[in-house]
Amino acid sequence: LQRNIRSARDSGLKYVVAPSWLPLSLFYRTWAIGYEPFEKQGVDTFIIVSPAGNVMWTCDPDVILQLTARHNDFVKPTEMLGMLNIYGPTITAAEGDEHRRYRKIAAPFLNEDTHQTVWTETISQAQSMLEHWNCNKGVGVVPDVNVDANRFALHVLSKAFFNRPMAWDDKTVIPPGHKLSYSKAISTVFKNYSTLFMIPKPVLKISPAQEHKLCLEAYDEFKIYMEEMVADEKQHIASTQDSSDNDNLLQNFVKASQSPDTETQIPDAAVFGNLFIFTLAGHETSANTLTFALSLLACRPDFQAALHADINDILGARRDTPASWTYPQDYSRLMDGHIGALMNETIRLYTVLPFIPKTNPSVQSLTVDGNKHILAANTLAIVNTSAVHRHPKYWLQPSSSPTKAAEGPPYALSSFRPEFWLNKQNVVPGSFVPFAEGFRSCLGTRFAKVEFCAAVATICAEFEVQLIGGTDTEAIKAGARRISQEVKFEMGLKPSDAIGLRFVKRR
Ligand code: HEM
Repeated sequence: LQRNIRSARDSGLKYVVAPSWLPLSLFYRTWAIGYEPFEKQGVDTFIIVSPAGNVMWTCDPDVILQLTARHNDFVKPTEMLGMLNIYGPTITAAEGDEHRRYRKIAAPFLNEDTHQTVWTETISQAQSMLEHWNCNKGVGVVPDVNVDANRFALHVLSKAFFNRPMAWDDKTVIPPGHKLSYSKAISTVFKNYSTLFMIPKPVLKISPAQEHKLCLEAYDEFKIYMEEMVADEKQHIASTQDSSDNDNLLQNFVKASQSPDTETQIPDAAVFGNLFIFTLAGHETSANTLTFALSLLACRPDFQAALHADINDILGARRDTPASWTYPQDYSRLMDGHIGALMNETIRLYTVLPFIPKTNPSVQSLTVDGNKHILAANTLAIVNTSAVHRHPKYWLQPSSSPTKAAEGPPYALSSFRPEFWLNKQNVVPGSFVPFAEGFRSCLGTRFAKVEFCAAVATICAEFEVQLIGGTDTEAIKAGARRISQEVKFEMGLKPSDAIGLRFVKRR
């Protein structure tokens, strides 16, 4: 502890000693407390010292840009992320050459052809989801929107990544050699990934709990399905002998596993590991963002009415025929309007990743408020996205709306200002980093935006989103309270309880 205190003091940055200073050490509270800890300290960058090591927290846009731009100086703390490698090595838990190799393999897949596929598949899946909600009868009541948003996002990914469509009325027969259908295996794995990360397989094997048995069975089954997909893809590549196409993510990783160049070749395990992690990275993030966005819309009928009018203007007579909307013609126009404003404001307030950890293997200098500071090697340097996204210097503070008292901190609804994004105001670089920045930024940014845009347009072109309790002030106060209080962090930010919504046919 004394040594760590000394190195914190030598940095010249403000420091506090844990455990006397706990709030930020409780990672699951990061979102709820937002900027508060920095306000208390009176600085935007400071160190928490503990006997186990020092943690530098920052919500200073300038420092954030230094941490994200200097990717050789500030790297991922890979030893903390190894638990993600349940099927094999992953891009998320890799660094250096290994990480560069995975990124180079995946990047060509995230091209405009893929975004076109995402657009079409999203519209079709959103329509099926509305049918699943019985919306064709005029009103669909959905007790837990997040469950279905997760299913929806998984379906879109399965098509885009593996060219394997998934249906809402899954009637697939279990194929020979399997104990579960593909959709049951994949959905069970992604519903229970926390269990798979935390509990060692041998323990799951002997556990008497039924859910652990199913979890392990799904884990094994999804691996077999991936092995079959990889084997099919190898055959496909051998038969077409076309090395130029980047049809899907699966194909890119399989091709890399067959590369004759040992410098670029990856092991089969890295194919499985990466297919898994891409599905994880791209599925809950999108599902939770969509859930929060729909909930915010239900709580702000005035903004929703403006969004409906915008969709009417942009799509005109084509509003009722989503199949006629096209990615080149409609995506940018919709995203430049209320749908883009809704997405930006949702991911500003609901930071899917409330903190982004980095570390410096060697001593580094950082410029903070114009002064140079020396950071001891192996400091955990954490970007606090929830704090910088609500920093009073860069963002409007919660309005004194009629729902504020009912909401309680962090006042998500009173802070919701989507209009900001419509006015094309300048955003200070580094103050809005929902997809991170730099070399380790989100590879699926455009993918996520296309999916969000097509999903919200499909739902809102035809339906009004309401809270199950209705649209009166008391119902909205109750809804507003839930979206401020019933939010948890578990690998990502998500609702901690079911959010019920209803979808009423627009007049
Ligand atoms: C609203 C949706 C999404 C948000 C807010 C989001 C946010 C992020 C953030 C903040 C990171 C950096 C994490 C870190 O450095 O610790 C990240 C990384 C990543 N994201 Fe996303 N993401 C979203 C959707 C997606 C989608 C749809 C995909 C896949 C198509 C995807 C694939 C990835 C991958 C592969 C990485 C790791 C990149 C690397 O380490 O080089 N994400 N994402």
